[in-house]
Amino acid sequence: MTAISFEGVNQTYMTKSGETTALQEIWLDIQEGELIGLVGPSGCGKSTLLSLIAGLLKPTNGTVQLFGKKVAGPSPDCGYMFQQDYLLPWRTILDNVLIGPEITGTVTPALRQRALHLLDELGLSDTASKHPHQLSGGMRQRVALGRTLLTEPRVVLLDEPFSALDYQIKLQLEDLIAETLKARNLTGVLVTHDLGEAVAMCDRIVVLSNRPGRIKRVLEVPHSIRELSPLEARENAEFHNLFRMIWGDLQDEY
Ligand SMILES: Nc1ncnc2c1ncn2[C@@H]1O[C@H](COP(=O)(O)OP(=O)(O)OP(=O)(O)O)[C@@H](O)[C@H]1O
Repeated sequence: MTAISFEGVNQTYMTKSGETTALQEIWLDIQEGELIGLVGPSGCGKSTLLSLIAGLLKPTNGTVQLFGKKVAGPSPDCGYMFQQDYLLPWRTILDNVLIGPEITGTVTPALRQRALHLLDELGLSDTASKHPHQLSGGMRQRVALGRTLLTEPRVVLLDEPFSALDYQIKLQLEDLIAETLKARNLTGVLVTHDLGEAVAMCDRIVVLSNRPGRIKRVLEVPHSIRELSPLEARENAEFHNLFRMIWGDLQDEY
């Protein structure tokens, strides 16, 4: 099933100082259960694409569909993870995971149970009553993942969620997130400046041109890479070929 589709999408921002066309003629179908990497030069519209999927922006032209329905605003089908974890320092880890349903007024005992189960699954079972400052950056991002998954989105939008982490932690978290999305058959869209991360984690990679962002190339990541852990993938010859191909595409854009 097609999870996300872009049909002839253009996005132009109107500001006091003039117009900026961020995206032009985007046509793209993303299948349910796929993890897609979006790479491209700074300012080419990667975050804009995520905002269009999340319904935070309405396209200037064209349509964005989520599971066959036109996106008309924010939807519970979409979860977001950012570079910053946005955990609230005065709340416990469990209460941070429960923040979404608490805002909408629906924290049930079953949801609390599910939050505890998620913390367990993410290797955080002994952190429920702790506070964010007591956790490392990687642990905090795992809490953010738990908070995102609690509301059972079908699509998870990942806006550079690893860029503030140490290299080793980053690789572990890449693995955990890719595995977690696959195990639940969730659709993921990852924005990253780290080409290695995109190749190691994703099923397909969309390379965008310089602004206004157009799709320059869509690359399929071979199964042989996807079956490896992010660390093993980085030692694989096909990984390096793909990396070089994307690198070459992007060099033309700078
Ligand atoms: N709300 C806005 N109003 C006006 N212009 C905007 C707005 N949001 C983004 N832009 C412009 O649109 C273009 C695309 O921005 P976007 O943040 O989507 O790019 P990006 O590829 O995610 O960039 P980066 O890799 O640097 O994070 C940029 O030129 C940016 O300045």
